[in-house]
Amino acid sequence: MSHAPVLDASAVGTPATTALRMDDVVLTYPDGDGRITAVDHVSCGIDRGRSLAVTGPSGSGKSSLLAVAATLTPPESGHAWLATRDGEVDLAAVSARRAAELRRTEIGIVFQQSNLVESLTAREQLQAMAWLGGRPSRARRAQVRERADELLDRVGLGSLAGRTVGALSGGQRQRVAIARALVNRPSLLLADEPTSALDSESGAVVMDLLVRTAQEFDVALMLVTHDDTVAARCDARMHLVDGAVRSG
Ligand SMILES: Nc1ncnc2c1ncn2[C@@H]1O[C@H](COP(=O)(O)OP(=O)(O)OP(=O)(O)O)[C@@H](O)[C@H]1O
Repeated sequence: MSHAPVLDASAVGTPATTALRMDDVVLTYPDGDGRITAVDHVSCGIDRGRSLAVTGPSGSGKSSLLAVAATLTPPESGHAWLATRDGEVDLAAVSARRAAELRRTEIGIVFQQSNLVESLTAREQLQAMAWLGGRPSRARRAQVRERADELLDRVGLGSLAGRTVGALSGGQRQRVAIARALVNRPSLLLADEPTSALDSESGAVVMDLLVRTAQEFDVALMLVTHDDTVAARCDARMHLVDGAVRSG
């Protein structure tokens, strides 16, 4: 089976284009009287427009690493640098409030389940995400609607923008979730097993879309997956075992 190259920390991109850079990240959780190491001295980087697959067996630390990148959990030691509109930010040192702001403005996240609001239309899901920072002006609302329709068009759902989520298939929902993740023009797109709830055909469509979208929108993609075929579609691959990087 062909594999994308295992990521070599020395192969990280230049500072000008690197969206996310992790240096020696460690994350542990309480475990009885001791602690369990979920992420064990991991270093990696992803350039804008490129994709990194994070693979490994169950419990190897993939979701924990993604949680650090998503600003949901600060690393216990090490650093995770995110390139933002205001320069590089160390995710190990941001406040909870700044982390929430980064998740809204700089990071798009696609989960296993699409986590959409059933009663909203596809377009409204995107508009709601764009309005999270406060109700925008009338001119801004028009721009948001245009951006929402453009994105839905790009993910192949242009004709379904006005349909409620309850009437969309699983694959269509994940495509809405990808469009929603991009609406605020993030530099980093994170996806945790985004095709695990889909049949193989819909999953392949969603995967192609994710990798292609990262290139077209110049967004760095970190993708957690169990699936070797999915990982092989990414530009690089990092395999975790017991929280540490191992050759694939
Ligand atoms: N909130 C938590 N509290 C304590 N231990 C946790 C917590 N979350 C994860 N762990 C442990 O950390 C380790 C890494 O878990 P993680 O969910 O990151 O692995 P994973 O590779 O994403 O697994 P899977 O493929 O099954 O989703 C596991 O041993 C897990 O049991």
